[in-house]
Amino acid sequence: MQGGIGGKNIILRLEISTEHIQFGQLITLVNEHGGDVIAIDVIRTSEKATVRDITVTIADPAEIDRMITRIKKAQGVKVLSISDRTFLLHLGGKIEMQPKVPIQNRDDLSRVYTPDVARVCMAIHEEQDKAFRLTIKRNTVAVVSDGSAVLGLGNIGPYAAMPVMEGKAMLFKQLGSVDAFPICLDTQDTEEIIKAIKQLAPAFGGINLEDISSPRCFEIEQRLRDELDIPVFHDDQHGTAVVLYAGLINALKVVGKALSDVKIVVCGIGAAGVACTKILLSAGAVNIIGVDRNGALTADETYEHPMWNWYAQHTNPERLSGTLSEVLKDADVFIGLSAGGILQREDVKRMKEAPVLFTMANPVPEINPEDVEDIAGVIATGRSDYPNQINNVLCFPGIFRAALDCRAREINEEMKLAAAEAIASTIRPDELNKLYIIPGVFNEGAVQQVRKKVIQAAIASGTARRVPRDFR
Ligand SMILES: NC(=O)C1=CN([C@@H]2O[C@H](COP(=O)(O)OP(=O)(O)OC[C@H]3O[C@@H](n4cnc5c(N)ncnc54)[C@H](O)[C@@H]3O)[C@@H](O)[C@H]2O)C=CC1
Ligand SMILES: CC(=O)C(=O)O
Ligand SMILES: [Mg+2]
Repeated sequence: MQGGIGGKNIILRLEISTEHIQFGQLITLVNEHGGDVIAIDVIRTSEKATVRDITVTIADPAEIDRMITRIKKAQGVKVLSISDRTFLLHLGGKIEMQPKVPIQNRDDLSRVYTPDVARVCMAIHEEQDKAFRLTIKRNTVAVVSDGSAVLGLGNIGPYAAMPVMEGKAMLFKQLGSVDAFPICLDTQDTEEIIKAIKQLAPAFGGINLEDISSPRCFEIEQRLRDELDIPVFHDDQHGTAVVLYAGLINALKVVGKALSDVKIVVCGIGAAGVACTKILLSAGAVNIIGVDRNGALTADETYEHPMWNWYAQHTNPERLSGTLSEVLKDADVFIGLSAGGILQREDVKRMKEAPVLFTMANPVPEINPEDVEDIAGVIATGRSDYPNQINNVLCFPGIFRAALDCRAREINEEMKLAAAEAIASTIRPDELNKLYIIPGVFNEGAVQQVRKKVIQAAIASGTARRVPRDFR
């Protein structure tokens, strides 16, 4: 994957010789490639040439390179720079640190810093729990990645992972008022990652693990959960699982089926596939069959991957074997967390009537929704350009808001189920339909509802160390 021009909006800085070409000719050229000029800024002008920034929006990104090639060849035009709006938005990073109070005089200085700060330090030294009251720990989460499984891009390393982690930090703040720090570690060694996160933990009230590949993600998360007293949550596992379950609650209502009765095929038994299966089992699903590259996982086989042995023993009650296509026969639900384009229309036709298809591979879903919309009961994808987007951003701001507010020791199963039910319940029965099973990302009610239900679950399950004022 190249870091070149990939967006739909680009800004071209052009030096245009007034003698050789008219501006209208350039606009025509842009239009010929399906582009529209949406802004023109004059940067400088002289008798012979004008330098302008031309913002172009283009429907088919594949046309961008062809258009630029023609502009470069046009007589009297020099392309000085090409940028896209996405890259411009990333210049210098997307977040910054802001003090809460200004330091205006010596008195302020001595209170925020030495000598007075020493009294605060000693108060925490005497009672460590005071770190939650007297430092940023109370409202701060570390978003930690090793860059090993970034979105669907694979192992692109810690530097390239940073834009995603910065984006997550923005979403934490905007949607959940949680201060989040992006941290990308320059190691992919399990023990080193665990050690580094434990060493960072004093500053944070929670750890959001992000884009760490399976199977290492399972051990890293479990060890940190055991060894730290703050919530540790692998978002790609549990955030995805919470939102998937929320979507499935509503999808099954649309098709009039019960979770305990349906046959569910999960394709892609990695980080997300395992976590989605676990939440569905906790919620009462009985007949789940996992499929990976070599077909269905069954207790009749032994696997190298310890998680797959666990998986095979806790799913597939009829011990089905065979390919995805074979085990899909008479299935009610398909959950894809694998790779783009691997599901065929013929496979969907073998499923029961009104099949529910959650084709969540990013950026290309397991099947193109247009190919099966006439035969599917409900379709959801991971993308924002189709209805029913299943994305963990619907979960992590609210679930961490809740965990911080009640100072939860962990984010447990009860809290995850409560989050899923809260997300599902933000869609009223009269709103629910096959194209609207899950709230949109900017639905403010969803975050508040998640916070409320997750705090209740944390208190009821005994993991809350504080009852927030609005719950007293
Ligand atoms: N919509 C969302 O919010 C999310 C979507 N995803 C998507 O789910 C997919 C998996 O993500 P992770 O679980 O993090 O990755 P992972 O690498 O841990 O797991 C992927 C699994 O899919 C299997 N797989 C690959 N090709 C397959 C095929 N042709 N047939 C059957 N199995 C196949 C792999 O062997 C692996 O076990 C990615 O495309 C990712 O973008 C992941 C997390 C959240
Ligand atoms: C959504 C997300 O966290 C991912 O694709 O990795
Ligand atoms: Mg992720």
